[in-house]
Amino acid sequence: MRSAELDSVEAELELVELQIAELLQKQTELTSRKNALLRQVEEACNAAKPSSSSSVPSSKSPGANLVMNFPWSREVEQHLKDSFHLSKFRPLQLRAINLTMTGKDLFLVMPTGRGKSLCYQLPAVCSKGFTLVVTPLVSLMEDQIMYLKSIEVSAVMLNASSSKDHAKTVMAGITDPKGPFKLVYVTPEKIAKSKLLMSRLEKAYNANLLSRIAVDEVHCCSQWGHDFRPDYKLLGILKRQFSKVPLLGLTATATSSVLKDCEEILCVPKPITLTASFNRTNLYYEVRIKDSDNDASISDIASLVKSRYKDQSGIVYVFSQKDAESVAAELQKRDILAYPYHANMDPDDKSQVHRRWTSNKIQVVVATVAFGMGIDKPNVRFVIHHTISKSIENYYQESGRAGRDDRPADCIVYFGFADIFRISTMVVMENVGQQKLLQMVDYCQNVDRCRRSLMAVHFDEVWDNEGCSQMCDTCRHSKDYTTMDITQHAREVVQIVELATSMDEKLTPLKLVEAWMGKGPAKRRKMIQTTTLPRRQAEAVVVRLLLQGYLREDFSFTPYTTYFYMKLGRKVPLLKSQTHTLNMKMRTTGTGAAVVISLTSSSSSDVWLMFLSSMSL
Ligand SMILES: Nc1ncnc2c1ncn2[C@H]1C[C@H](O)[C@@H](COP(=O)(O)OP(=O)(O)OP(=O)(O)O)O1
Ligand SMILES: [Mg+2]
Ligand SMILES: [Zn+2]
Repeated sequence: MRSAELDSVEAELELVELQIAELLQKQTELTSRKNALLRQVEEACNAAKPSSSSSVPSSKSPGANLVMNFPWSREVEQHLKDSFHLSKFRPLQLRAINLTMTGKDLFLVMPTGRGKSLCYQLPAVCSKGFTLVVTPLVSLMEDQIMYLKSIEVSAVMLNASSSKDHAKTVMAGITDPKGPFKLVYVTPEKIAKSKLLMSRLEKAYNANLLSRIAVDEVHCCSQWGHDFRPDYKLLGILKRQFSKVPLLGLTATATSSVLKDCEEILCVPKPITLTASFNRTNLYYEVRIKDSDNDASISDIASLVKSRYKDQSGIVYVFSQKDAESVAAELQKRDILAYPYHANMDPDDKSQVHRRWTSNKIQVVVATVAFGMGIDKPNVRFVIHHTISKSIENYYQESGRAGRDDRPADCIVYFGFADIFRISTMVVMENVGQQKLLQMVDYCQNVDRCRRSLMAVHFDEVWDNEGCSQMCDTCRHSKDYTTMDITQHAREVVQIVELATSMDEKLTPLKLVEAWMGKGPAKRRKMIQTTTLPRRQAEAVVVRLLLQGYLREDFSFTPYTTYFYMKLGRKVPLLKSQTHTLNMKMRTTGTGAAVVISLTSSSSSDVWLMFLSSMSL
């Protein structure tokens, strides 16, 4: 009874999934049409405008005609050119600046490297008094202060390592009516812990010297964000004490629920939220397969660095500190100026690597994710992931360090079967860590849809194929894919897992693939159907089954390590039906290819029949 019901629910689920796929397709088509129509409307508007307004910078989205006739507009434009040496605004910058200058509370969500800082630095220069900037990291502050000094904007910082004398100068300066500083950078703990600072700010507020509050990396307020900082929780005091001062929260990664949380924590009811598109059109996204039995990825990376990226700057992200050291050493052996960077290095060595890379004395930094926040090198031409990231959000962030100068740059990820499980054991304790990892795996394996569209879902956006313009390997090589029926392969894999379960044997993913390829004990080999699929493809099938719920992961913990085993997934009963088919699109040529050599599998049909009959109800 139960089994019959389960079958029918599974079938219904399958149907729903198909409908979702169809709706997604429809959504993509409609978005395409909408964008085309919007472009036409915008062109019509531009054509109708008198020529005198042609100097007005235009925004991408229509209806967002930028207003340049505020009392501050002339000054803003002048400082953009003369102080910041920039020729024009990027999308949303001017709107954000105008809104905060009008005194509105504002949350600005903009992809990493798009220029959020300008949205408070420029208003700071054009306002009386100073802007208070809350920043989570001292290194971020140092970079900004160095930059502002270089363009002759007066800025200071206060943090735990500030000397007494320096702190005294800052405290005196913020209440000085002559306004010696345009920007005052502080860490959140200073706000939370320094009574003196709060009382000085109070004084500045009463004297109308506190013109604006900027909270950078605002997602750090929320426990649901990926980078929660406990001291950010206490920042609500700013708006409670200085209610008339406009607050500007900035972040590159925040979902609407995280923003809602930030609103409450910071005590800013109903701020205006501006969200820039996350689509980085100048980045080319590519996935390359990393073999488990013969890791040629390092040679591949080295040859890319020496040919395609000759004399160009880049980052290679790796999984662990050990990998950072070893991959850097391997690249050095191949005459590449590559240096490691990870959290366990001496701080001086770290900043030396960072500095030398920024000034192009080092070509490649081989880094763990510790090389992250605050990296603002414009001409990074490639970001290569030697190992997949733990989520699409992380991948977007990390790869997004490429091409900040708006020129073309490449983001390549090496997708290895074994890596999935290395990361899986690491994220097992994280809230939805597993789910996020599988989404990343899906990004790597799914060639049904544009890589951009797979990423867009995570930012509540839809990017159509047009938004990609063949800037991902899936779109660029769409002709190189073939659809393969993997139903029979799925049955073989499931049979092996069933057998193992019945024998109380635990199968790691690697053992599963090896068993399927006939590499296990002879006794087992006799009882299962082995495959002649090449390893790459066998692994691809197993991953697909995991992603689609025919297999699932199971963990076992010891005090020292976590083991990852394969179990049967909820969809296994579907495979009993002879009409049920499972297809998979695979690339058949090129670097990402899972080359199809043979689709037939060696079979010992008796065992297979026995297996099927044992499954029948
Ligand atoms: N209008 C512009 N034109 C050209 N370059 C610009 C413009 N605005 C900003 N930039 C440059 C300055 C910086 O070198 C780079 C990144 O700006 P920045 O403000 O640090 O990014 P961000 O704060 O959005 O990124 P992150 O999320 O990484 O902190 O962009
Ligand atoms: Mg920033
Ligand atoms: Zn694409």
